[in-house]
Amino acid sequence: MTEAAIRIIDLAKTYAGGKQALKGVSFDVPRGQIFGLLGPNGAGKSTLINILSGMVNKTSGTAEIWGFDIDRDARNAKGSIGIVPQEIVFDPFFTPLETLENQAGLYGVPKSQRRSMELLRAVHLDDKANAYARSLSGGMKRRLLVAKAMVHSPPVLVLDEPTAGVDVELRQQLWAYVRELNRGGVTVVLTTHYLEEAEELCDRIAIINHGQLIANEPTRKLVGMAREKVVEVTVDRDLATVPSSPFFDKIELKGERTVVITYNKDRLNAGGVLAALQGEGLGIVDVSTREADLEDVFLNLTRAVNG
Ligand SMILES: Nc1ncnc2c1ncn2[C@@H]1O[C@H](COP(=O)(O)OP(=O)(O)OP(=O)(O)O)[C@@H](O)[C@H]1O
Repeated sequence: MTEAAIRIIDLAKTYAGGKQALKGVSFDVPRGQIFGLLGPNGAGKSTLINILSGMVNKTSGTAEIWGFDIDRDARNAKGSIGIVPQEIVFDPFFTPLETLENQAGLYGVPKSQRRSMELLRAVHLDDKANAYARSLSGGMKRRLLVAKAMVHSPPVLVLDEPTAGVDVELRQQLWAYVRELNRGGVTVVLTTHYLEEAEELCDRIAIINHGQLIANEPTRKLVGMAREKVVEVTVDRDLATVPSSPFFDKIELKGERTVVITYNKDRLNAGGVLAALQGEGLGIVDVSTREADLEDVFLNLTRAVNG
């Protein structure tokens, strides 16, 4: 048995139409962590999650959940994971309590070991236990989905874009519950395309882009990569050579009078950049700045990967 909660080796998926959604992805989700799987829309996150849940067949590669191979030991693999899907799906005519009881039945959880009311309390839905699911608000439905994913007490919980369309207050409640589960020993994987969300919650972040893993780092390290800022400065004369400063991470010429400077905002600010240019005798004509965002981190990483 491996020590990873999830181990993925060379996982690939090509859909029937020829779309290569995953191009050989390998990584471990360490046990006990909150692990973020990040990537822009269409990166392949849902494909990966759906392979783990058994909803999509992989083309090649292997995946293990809690040491159980998803092919050779599908039953145990499935029993080790709870998945909160992106889409809200349940029968609107069942009450939340019935929804959880049905799910527990599907997983073969004996009646004596069921804890439907406890789960409803945990997601603050105990007062709705006997209401029709269709009468719940969007946020309540999402919380019910989390409870539903936990009926068989899996050691791994996966949340696929859990906060899409969820208001701030609910998001905080959801995160509080996720943290509580994690403290209780549950390994959590969440997919999101918000870096801040992953930053707030995750111990470790993997990024996939176009079906490839481009980063897998402790959160602190990855966020450090987003400490870069970019400033574009137009100066008052043609530049024969690129001005330099030991404080710039990078400087590129863009046209004859414009330079694009990348710097780390922990070490420098825009004023410092301008002062350095002025120190070279250049007059400043125009300036624009922008924060580095996940996109820049992607760019930096893909650049690093490409050499
Ligand atoms: N059933 C399918 N048939 C064909 N192509 C698909 C199918 N499902 C997904 N794709 C394609 O595979 C690629 C990866 O999609 P996937 O849904 O895994 O990405 P994602 O990272 O989860 O994006 P999102 O955040 O939008 O859900 C996309 O180009 C998508 O169009």
